Amino acid sequence: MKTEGGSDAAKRRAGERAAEAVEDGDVVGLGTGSTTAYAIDAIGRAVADGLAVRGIPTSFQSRRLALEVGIPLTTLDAVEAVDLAIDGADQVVDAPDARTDGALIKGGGAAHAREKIVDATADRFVVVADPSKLTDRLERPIPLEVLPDAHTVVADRVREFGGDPTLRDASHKDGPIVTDNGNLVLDCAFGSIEDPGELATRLSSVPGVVEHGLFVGMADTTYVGTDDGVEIREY
Ligand SMILES: O=C[C@H](O)[C@H](O)[C@H](O)COP(=O)(O)O
Repeated sequence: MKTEGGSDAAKRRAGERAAEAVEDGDVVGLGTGSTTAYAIDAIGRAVADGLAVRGIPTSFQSRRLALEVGIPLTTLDAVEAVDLAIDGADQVVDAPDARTDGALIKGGGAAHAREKIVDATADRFVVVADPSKLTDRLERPIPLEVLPDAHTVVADRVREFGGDPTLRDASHKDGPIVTDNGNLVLDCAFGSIEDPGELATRLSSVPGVVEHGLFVGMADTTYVGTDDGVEIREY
């Protein structure tokens, strides 16, 4: 399940603007998805021009892209710190007066478990988005990466919480998608979410949930690519 909408030009502007924040010597978390791919491309061009960085990919796909564009790679256990993480989102709360401002739903590409580890570790977490991702309240289904043996019991718990879980199917394989970590994904509709932090805590408490796609209080900045520029949100 991927987010519909959002022009490629807007995604490109957001991704390229975020890549400009990368400094010589940085360790950079490389998120997953079509918007972050523009940032990875731009970092690759900067590396070709002499920028010294090391990237930590958050998925098979971002690793593959980073290798293609020539970004030297490392791992979390080989570095002392991650300076910056650049990552996309499926929804971003854009409500400056609300305490939920900057809360995210991620995992449309089923990469949110590794993404959350890297994004949470980074000194600075920059989100790249186009205007189609902005919302007053989070309302898309929340992806839950679950251990395969636990998918029915986790689904039962999600229903107890008022959610409607759907096992995510693969598009070019019979049966469910399998994550980079060998797990399954339940997309859990909760309607319009009033308190993402409270729901995040509940979902994290369910045995069998490896990680959920609510990223609350994590983002430092969002670059929103538009048709003619980039808007910046700081949190
Ligand atoms: O699992 C995937 C990630 O969370 C992506 O960052 C998210 O789905 C946004 O991807 P895109 O930039 O392609 O809309």
